[in-house]
Amino acid sequence: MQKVGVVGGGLMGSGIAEVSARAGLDVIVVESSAAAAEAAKGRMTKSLERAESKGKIDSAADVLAKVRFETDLAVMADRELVIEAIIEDEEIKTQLFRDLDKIVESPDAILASNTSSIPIMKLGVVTSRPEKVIGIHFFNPVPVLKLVELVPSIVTDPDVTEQARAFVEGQLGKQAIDCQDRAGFVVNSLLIPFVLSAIRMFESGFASAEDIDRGMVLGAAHPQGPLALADLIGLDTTKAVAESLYAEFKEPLYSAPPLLNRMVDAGLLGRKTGRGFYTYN
Ligand SMILES: CCCCCCCC(=O)CC(=O)SCCNC(=O)CCNC(=O)[C@H](O)C(C)(C)COP(=O)(O)OP(=O)(O)OC[C@H]1O[C@@H](n2cnc3c(N)ncnc32)[C@H](O)[C@@H]1OP(=O)(O)O
Ligand SMILES: NC(=O)C1=CN([C@@H]2O[C@H](COP(=O)(O)OP(=O)(O)OC[C@H]3O[C@@H](n4cnc5c(N)ncnc54)[C@H](O)[C@@H]3O)[C@@H](O)[C@H]2O)C=CC1
Repeated sequence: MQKVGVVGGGLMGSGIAEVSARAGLDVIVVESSAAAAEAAKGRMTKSLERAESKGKIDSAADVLAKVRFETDLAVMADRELVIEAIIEDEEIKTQLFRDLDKIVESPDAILASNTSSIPIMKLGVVTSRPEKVIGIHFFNPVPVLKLVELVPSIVTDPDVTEQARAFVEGQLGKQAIDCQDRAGFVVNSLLIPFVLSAIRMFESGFASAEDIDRGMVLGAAHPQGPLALADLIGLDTTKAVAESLYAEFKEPLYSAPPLLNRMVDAGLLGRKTGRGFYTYN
């Protein structure tokens, strides 16, 4: 894989583009507006400068030079692999897959999604090439976390899964696990009930946010507590993922608590808006 496209340059898309460029690949990021493209470039620049200051890369500028930031999806025409990383909304993602199917020229190209929870078959079925569609699910922060979940749908060509594995393990240096195509895959199926339980605990007044998080950091050796983690991920994304899992399994543990819904209504989305369970500068 040499020519990679990333659609959506938010928290995850900018990270996926960064690790791809750090692996020496030619990367194009497509965002929905010029301002969003500029923000994506800013996020990647900040992250690369941090990596440079820690001696993890020689030159942030050299890596950045491998990435183009665009707003017209038509630039994806020559890509060998396109990874979709737009918001977690089934309707918006399916429209994007319809568009990518028309734009990406090579019949051998892979159309991948970084979705946290939407079944891959729902994205593949709107294209004329569902055998080329696969979930390649990265973890946040992408430059730090090693895991990638590979999620072929029931009609994905096994060769596509192996090409995706070679990309994430051979080229990006990540470690893959194989998941079946069920909402939430492996990690989020386990993480969502945990984080939602922490929100319910806080909502009921049982313990403070700080004590819930300190409990899991000091008592269970988690790198951060569940409420700080929800703030890192984004409460809008947390809610959307919970809703996909609930829609698939009708399991009460996956149902979004009212406090999470109200915080999303209020625009308290966590780190990205400056306030969630905690306040950020
Ligand atoms: C809520 C449930 C719903 C889920 C729904 C959607 C989610 C998904 O689909 C899938 C997911 O991603 S699930 C979330 C997975 N992520 C986690 O669990 C993160 C857990 N937290 C951490 O690893 C550390 O607190 C963390 C790395 C964040 C920060 O670590 P520290 O507190 O130790 O802080 P630092 O000392 O500043 O950082 C440690 C090293 O990491 C580097 N770093 C941190 N943030 C970074 C970032 N954003 N980009 C690049 N590098 C970063 C930092 O430079 C440092 O590196 P070293 O100095 O070399 O160790
Ligand atoms: N936040 C997290 O921790 C993780 C999120 N994910 C998944 O990655 C995807 C993206 O999530 P985030 O990066 O957190 O969201 P985000 O909200 O930070 O970024 C989404 C980006 O997509 C852009 N966008 C929306 N529609 C677009 C379109 N039609 N064309 C081009 N760009 C468009 C937005 O402008 C925004 O910059 C979601 O599917 C999410 O479930 C996966 C792993 C972890």
